[in-house]
Amino acid sequence: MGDEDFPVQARALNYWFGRGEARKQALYDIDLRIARGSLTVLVGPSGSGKTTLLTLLGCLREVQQGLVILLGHELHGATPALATALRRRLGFIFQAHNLHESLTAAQNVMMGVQVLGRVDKARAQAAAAHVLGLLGLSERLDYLPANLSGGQKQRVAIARALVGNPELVLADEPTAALDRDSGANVVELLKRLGQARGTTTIMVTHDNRILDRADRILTLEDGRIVGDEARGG
Ligand SMILES: Nc1ncnc2c1ncn2[C@@H]1O[C@H](COP(=O)(O)OP(=O)(O)OP(=O)(O)O)[C@@H](O)[C@H]1O
Repeated sequence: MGDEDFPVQARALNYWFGRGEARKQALYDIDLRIARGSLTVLVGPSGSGKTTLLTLLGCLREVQQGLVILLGHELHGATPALATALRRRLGFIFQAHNLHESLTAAQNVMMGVQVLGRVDKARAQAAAAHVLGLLGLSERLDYLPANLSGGQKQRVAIARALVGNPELVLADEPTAALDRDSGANVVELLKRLGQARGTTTIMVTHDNRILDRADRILTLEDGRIVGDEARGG
């Protein structure tokens, strides 16, 4: 099986914060291969390195030592142009949802495809309306973020991450602000995208609704992978 079967691979990955005496190792000898189309969950105590790992895999911080192969490309020493091109093939869902307050829900989501420069406005609009509909927000397309609840804003952020049809979705506690039904709906959507389009998801979460539906659960402790459990999903 080649790189296309494993959109994310890490080998002997180490990572440190700080320099000199303040230098502190956050990740130790991470070895990973994530299968295409799967939903992988990262769990572990606060400070165990989950977010650091997620951001390294997503090309949001520089690899210092070891290998990360993202969508077939080695990240160590990647040029800024390659890093940007790779990030455009990913969908990020982080907790600070950073919606533009002056744009409606639909316009915020359209930004998710328009930054890619691949589609015209009408198609971006249609795509945004479609994904917002899948997330139960058909009635809220023209609302400004200020008039949406926390959970609705989070779903807009999720729609923005998904609208560009990313090959890999990286998410940090994406369902924390969602009620039970919305959280379950988001997970089912990600599972469906995995099956239909081979979209791969790696997510930090402690949400049991998601753990029950995960294909794989990786447990981090003190910067090391201490558990790797395959699930039925
Ligand atoms: N910018 C930073 N500068 C210095 N140390 C950092 C920085 N970011 C994280 N760390 C340290 O690296 C380690 C891993 O942090 P990380 O945020 O990846 O853990 P986490 O498992 O995601 O935690 P949480 O569940 O609280 O988000 C921790 O010891 C943390 O204090």
